[in-house]
Amino acid sequence: MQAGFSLEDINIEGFSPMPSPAEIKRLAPLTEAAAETVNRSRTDIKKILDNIDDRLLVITGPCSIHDPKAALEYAERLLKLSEHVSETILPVMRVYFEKPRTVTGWKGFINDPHMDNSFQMAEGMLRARELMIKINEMGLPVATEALDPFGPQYLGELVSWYAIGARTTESQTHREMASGLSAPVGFKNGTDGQLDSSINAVKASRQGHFFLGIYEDGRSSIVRTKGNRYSHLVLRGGGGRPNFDTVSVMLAEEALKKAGVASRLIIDCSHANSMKNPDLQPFVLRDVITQVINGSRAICGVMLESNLFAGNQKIPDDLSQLKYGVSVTDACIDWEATEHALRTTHRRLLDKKLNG
Ligand SMILES: O=C[C@H](O)[C@H](O)COP(=O)(O)O
Ligand SMILES: C=C(OP(=O)(O)O)C(=O)O
Repeated sequence: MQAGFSLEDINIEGFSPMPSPAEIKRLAPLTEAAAETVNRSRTDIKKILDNIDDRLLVITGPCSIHDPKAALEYAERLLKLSEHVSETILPVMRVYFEKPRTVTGWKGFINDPHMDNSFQMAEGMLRARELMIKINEMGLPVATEALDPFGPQYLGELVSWYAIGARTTESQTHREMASGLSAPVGFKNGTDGQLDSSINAVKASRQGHFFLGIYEDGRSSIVRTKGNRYSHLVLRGGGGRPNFDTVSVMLAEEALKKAGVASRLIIDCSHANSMKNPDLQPFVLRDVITQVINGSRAICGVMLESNLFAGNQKIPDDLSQLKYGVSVTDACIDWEATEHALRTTHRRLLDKKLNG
């Protein structure tokens, strides 16, 4: 029927084609060296979650990636450090390309790689993939937040650990997506600090689901998942208070047990656990490691927001004014503070291992 008015796409400005996952993968194919890192690291992370490997999983890196050059410099430093701490720590780099915003703001490198509202997403996805390949080729595993449900079809084979963020942990779409991810996935507790939504998310994502998604060739498809046995909880604080302390961790452990998904958990030292003050992250880390040394069986990993240089900056109109190696989203600790915190953590864990 031809009506004189339209009932659809009323609020749509336009559509532009996006290369399919297969097309992007052809332009940036997985290499053997990168695949080996992902395969090895996923196995290691699963062993840590299963409590077979007693190392601490440390997910550290910038709040968001906006400059691949700075990201590679960070990766080189982390890799070098990892050689010194590998007996007690498994370092995984935060390579976050998608940012969930509280209201609005830059949504990350895939969405707008030039940070100028030109939204060159095909380029963003390709360059994101190229960067993840390079970091994996160096031998360093990567962690990222799965925000757009199409993302894993493009990048999934390069990721060793996934987060579902505090703002999406309650979303059915994200729980379904997590149930099909090929890597372990940590659900952050909600921004209100409550655990219910994230524990429900862990439960839901361990089941198989049927939902709509895209296939390799970009066609929409019905996706059937098996469930992700390695979904777990990440405590990040919220509702105006941290939740990394011993009592909060014990309560979380108890709640997981009650929900029938007893598993180990990760503590995010940033976000509401440090009340967004990056200088507090090393103190959070120190307290968390004390819990591990004192016998906490629940904690198996930590997360840090860290960059080459401390703090953060607003994205300037004149991009030539951007400061190198400084976050354009949440404020981070600098490399020196990161290295000091991780070397100290290593010494403490090693001392416990050797001397009991
Ligand atoms: O980790 C990143 C931020 O905390 C998250 O993306 C929310 O950011 P916003 O509150 O600045 O939008
Ligand atoms: C957005 C993030 O965290 P959260 O979901 O905990 O706010 C993040 O780690 O980048």
